[in-house]
Amino acid sequence: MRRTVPVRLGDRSYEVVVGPGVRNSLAEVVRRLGAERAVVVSARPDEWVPDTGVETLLLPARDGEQGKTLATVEALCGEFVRFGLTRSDVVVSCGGGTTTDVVGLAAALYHRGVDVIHLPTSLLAQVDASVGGKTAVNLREGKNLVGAFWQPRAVLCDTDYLSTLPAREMLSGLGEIARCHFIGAGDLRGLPLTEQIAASVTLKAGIVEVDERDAGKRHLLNYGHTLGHALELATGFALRHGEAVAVGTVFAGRLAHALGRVDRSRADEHLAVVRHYGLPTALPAEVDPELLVRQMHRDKKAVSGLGFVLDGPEGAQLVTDVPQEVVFRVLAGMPRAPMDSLVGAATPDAVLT
Ligand SMILES: NC(=O)c1ccc[n+]([C@@H]2O[C@H](COP(=O)([O-])OP(=O)(O)OC[C@H]3O[C@@H](n4cnc5c(N)ncnc54)[C@H](O)[C@@H]3O)[C@@H](O)[C@H]2O)c1
Ligand SMILES: [Zn+2]
Repeated sequence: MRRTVPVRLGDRSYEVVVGPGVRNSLAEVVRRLGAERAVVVSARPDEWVPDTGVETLLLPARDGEQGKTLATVEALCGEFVRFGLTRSDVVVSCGGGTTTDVVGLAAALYHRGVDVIHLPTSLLAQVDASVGGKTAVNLREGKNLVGAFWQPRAVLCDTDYLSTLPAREMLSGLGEIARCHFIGAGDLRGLPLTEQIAASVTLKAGIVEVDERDAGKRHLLNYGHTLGHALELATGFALRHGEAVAVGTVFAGRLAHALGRVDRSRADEHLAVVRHYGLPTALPAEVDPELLVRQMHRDKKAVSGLGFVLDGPEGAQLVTDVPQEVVFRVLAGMPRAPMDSLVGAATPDAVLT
């Protein structure tokens, strides 16, 4: 089964192809672009890298936040020069979201922009990081502080890559899929994984098409993320991003109910969806709510007061100025569990098909 999702951005439109073995379309995509050479930056073993059909430099890479730096961008661009890569050639990334982000930024900057094709290999990169054209690297001062908008020319989400993905990384990607339930994707539970990925990408594509530069509607993608980001920081990243977003999604349902935006059953649906995916639903017992609220005040959605994307009568919306007392009350009402029992215990109902 293969699904093709268009991202419609005028002359920068492209397709995201999802399914087993789709990486083998790479040569065809490169041919259509008219590139004569390619640099493939890959964090996966060489045998996972498909043929490009043109003269190719294969550069090994490692996933991880440590390598998402301007130094890596500079090193990559140096390799591009020495290989003789021109603006009419192509760069290919093959790896997790950290690799698609850093390679995407190198492609955006090299010769003021060279075509890039992403082959995302983690579930999170397939449903989120590789689609939509945001690229970035980290500074010592914080994550994703330097970047560019640079749309890929194609994204090939080969689900065969996921066969080697560690279970926690799988869960992390499922966390991003779970939150799609509440921002317009509908109920994806029970669908084959390819369909769930394609539906999540379709949702993101639709949002990016109307708000490519993150000036409004793209906020919706941050569903569950205000608390999610705070939890990642408060646990020293012991929770993977999507796991933290999952707890943030349960919280968002409860907060929306506390603010009278949704009824009890809709709040409970948040718990049911997150639980279905085998994701954590409780706050880590070790985490201090005061610290979480402090972190959330730093979140960029907080203009004044606390900002959350919340469900409501007209669907999900950014809600600013949520009173701190309500946030504390809802946090206090959240179930709590020791960190160790939160992660790695449950098995998703939704595992690979
Ligand atoms: N640009 C965007 O719009 C956007 C959106 C969401 C996230 N991101 C970024 O994406 C990054 C997170 O992505 P991620 O979760 O993929 O992180 P990651 O790249 O660190 O990969 C997670 C882990 O999975 C491993 N891995 C990946 N694919 C594998 C495979 N097929 N087999 C075995 N192991 C594999 C990696 O080596 C790594 O250990 C963050 O840096 C985040 O900022 C960007
Ligand atoms: Zn996310």
